[in-house]
Amino acid sequence: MELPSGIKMTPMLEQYTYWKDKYPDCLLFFRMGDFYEMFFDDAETASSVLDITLTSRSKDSEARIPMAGVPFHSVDSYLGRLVAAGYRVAICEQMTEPDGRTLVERSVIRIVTPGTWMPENAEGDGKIAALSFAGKEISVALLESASGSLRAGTFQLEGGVSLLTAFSPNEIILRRGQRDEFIKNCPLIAERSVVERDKGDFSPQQASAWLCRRWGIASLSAMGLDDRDEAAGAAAAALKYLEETQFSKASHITAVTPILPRENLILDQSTQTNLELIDKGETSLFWSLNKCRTSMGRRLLKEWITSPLQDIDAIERRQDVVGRLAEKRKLRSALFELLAECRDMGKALSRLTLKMGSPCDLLAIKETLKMLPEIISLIKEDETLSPLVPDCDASELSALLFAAIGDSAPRMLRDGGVIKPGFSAELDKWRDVAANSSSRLAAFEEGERERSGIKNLKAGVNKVFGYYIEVPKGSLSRVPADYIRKQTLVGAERFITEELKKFEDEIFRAEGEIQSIEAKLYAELVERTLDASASVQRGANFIAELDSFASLAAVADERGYTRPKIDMSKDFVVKNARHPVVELTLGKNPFTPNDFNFSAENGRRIALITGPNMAGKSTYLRMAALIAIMAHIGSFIPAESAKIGLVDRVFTRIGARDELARGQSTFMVEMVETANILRHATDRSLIILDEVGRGTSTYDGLSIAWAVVEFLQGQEHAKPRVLFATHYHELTQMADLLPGIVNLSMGVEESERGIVFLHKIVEAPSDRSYGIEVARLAGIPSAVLRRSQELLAKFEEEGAQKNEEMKQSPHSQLTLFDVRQEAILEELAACDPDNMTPLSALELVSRLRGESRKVLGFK
Ligand SMILES: Nc1ncnc2c1ncn2[C@@H]1O[C@H](COP(=O)(O)OP(=O)(O)OP(=O)(O)O)[C@@H](O)[C@H]1O
Repeated sequence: MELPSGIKMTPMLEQYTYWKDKYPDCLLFFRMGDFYEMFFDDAETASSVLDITLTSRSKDSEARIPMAGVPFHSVDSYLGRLVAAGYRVAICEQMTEPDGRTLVERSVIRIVTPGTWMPENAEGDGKIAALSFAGKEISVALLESASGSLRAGTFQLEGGVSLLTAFSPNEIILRRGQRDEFIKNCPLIAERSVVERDKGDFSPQQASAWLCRRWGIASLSAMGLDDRDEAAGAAAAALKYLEETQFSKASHITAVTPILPRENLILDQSTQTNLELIDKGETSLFWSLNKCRTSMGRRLLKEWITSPLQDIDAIERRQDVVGRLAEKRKLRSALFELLAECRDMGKALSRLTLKMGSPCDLLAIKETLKMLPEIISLIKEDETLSPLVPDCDASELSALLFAAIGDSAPRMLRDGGVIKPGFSAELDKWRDVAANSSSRLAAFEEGERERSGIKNLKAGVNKVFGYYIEVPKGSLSRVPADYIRKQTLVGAERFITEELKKFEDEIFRAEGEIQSIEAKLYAELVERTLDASASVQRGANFIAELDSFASLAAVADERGYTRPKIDMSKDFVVKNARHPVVELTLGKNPFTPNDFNFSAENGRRIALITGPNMAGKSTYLRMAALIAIMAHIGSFIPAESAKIGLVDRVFTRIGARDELARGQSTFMVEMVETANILRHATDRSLIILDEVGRGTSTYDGLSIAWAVVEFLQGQEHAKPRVLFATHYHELTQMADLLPGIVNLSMGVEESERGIVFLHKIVEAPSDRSYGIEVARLAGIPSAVLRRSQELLAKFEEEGAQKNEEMKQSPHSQLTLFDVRQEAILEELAACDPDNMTPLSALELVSRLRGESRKVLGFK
């Protein structure tokens, strides 16, 4: 960097600019004694983001160098705020002890970034995603440092993006040149911190070779991933980034687990936000299901919620465990007690591996390992729970840490007291020397008083001058001959003797020895812990899993949930379902349960739900989606009974809060979301549509809504289950026109004082919209209400006529024709003749010909 004019280069500034030049995109935290100092622009940035004082350093130069500093012992809270604001920070440490003569050596030892930030006691799990786009595919790697998990896979764009959004990375590693694609396809995470890496870093061949070397395997296929899969490139890019920023080997990440395209139920971006799956605050599904006692459990439960399963066996295995823990109350509460004593062992291990650990992390591992055998013995006799126990014998490490680490180990090694008394005889010896210093000094003082006869003689110690004997001016004549003058004060003189000097050397040496022995033992303990990291990691994962299971079980038991039957049918039959979140927020008022009833027997799979605002339509719709998701997590559900045919995706078109903030029109967002659903829904999808077509003029909206329902009803190979809430009463006629559609409405009771919402679903269309009654409830002046009544009568008359016309129109044929035709045109438009072999071109032409003949009805 260029120094501003007028500023003289000093050796220290030279050192500063050297490191700043190496990390120009980071704020440089330059360690100076007990502070991290920032200079120039960095100081100004830090001062405004952290609200700390901006001072200046201007000893020998007239020019002032802006400067701001933070104390090193509380650096974490400042780092957390900078990282949250999207900054990257390079930590430049002192590598040699200051001796007052030569310049202290300094070096950057790690870079703190949003995706690698893992504070000890706060939120921050170090989540990095690496991705690369290739045509209509996306390869994704998801790295969660705190749990040591690295997963990767290649997907169709939509599925990959949904997975990525669900993971919610703190930092994204992108292939250089793909930023536009990223912004276009991943709007919900587009504002996260992004780092670009060269194409070569994503090359699957090089990446696989690199990963195989580090894990000592011949091919990634040993882990289920193809060496040529672009996902291997993404996995290596993520891991390399972690190591490159932390300047250490991430040896706690021992494998890459492939994410199979059909492994998880897909929750597209808007669904994740619309349904408030894991949002902060007291309205999310996570909030309602979370009774975890550990951070590890909470982390895993969030992962389960955002990536529900697709494999019935796996779902049933989870249900078995939840069921067992739900019925065994005593065991569960004993388990909860033990879990409450566990600390975040996964994160502690990860911090130690990445050299950002502290004695507190060893303490966390020690305390958690201590609980592990008790937890295992609690469940190992139970045949349903015992298969959860992994091979994680860390008893040797546990015993070692138990013997070595004190129960109140400090955050900083240099604060001392990390190692327990009794662990090292040498350390104990020096501690004794240091500890006895005050009693020995007192004894020495007494002896000197007697020897000299000076009653008011004092022996003491001072940080700068060391040990001394202080004699008041009036007694100086009696000072023994062997006293050596050290310092003169106003009313006294200070002396030292040979004996006191020896004592002083011994004490100072003791302090030095204590520090260096503790540092050596600490380093050894860290090494031993890392040697056992595979077991520790397995133990951490086991605790996380058990905690999540116990949480789901507690919720199931306490709130009377039942075990849903998941099968390969396309049913969605739920009796007396309750909304898992609204139920909790209603307080004393009971939630009115409702049924869902789509089955092969009754042939229904599309429900049109009408009824006034506030009647409970949205709650009913969201409840269906949440129950489906819960069922696929392996959780029990708030209902009397349920039979749910496997769901591959949950689509929702509900609110548009986020997008509104980003400046898109409500109607546009509505249409984009609807288009996505129409294009991607399959036979196994569950679709929740809350008001489609509302954001435009009535007849436009009605026509779109009508056509959407027709389309969802009429597709040959995609017959999803659909819940469609609407204000368009005209749509209710569709149940008579097309099979599979049923009209439902929210019950309302009219009384003299107005309407009462019953919140009960009825199998009939709502007779009218009650909009004016709701407006009355809201306090709209009666003159306006009267006028609305008049207008309503008039509009209804005109509307009835138009409906007749609509019924007559030849709908489904035309819709299907249009859609297929469009698909053919789209495929044709997307092909790239310049890069096609003659054979594949011929194949395309022949296929498209076949398709077009089908659409046109040729034989
Ligand atoms: N089944 C139920 N039992 C008890 N209370 C309910 C039930 N369903 C909904 N409610 C209550 O009614 C309120 C309104 O419900 P909801 O938002 O679902 O209505 P809506 O018909 O979708 O309204 P709008 O069309 O204005 O969005 C909820 O906040 C909840 O407090």
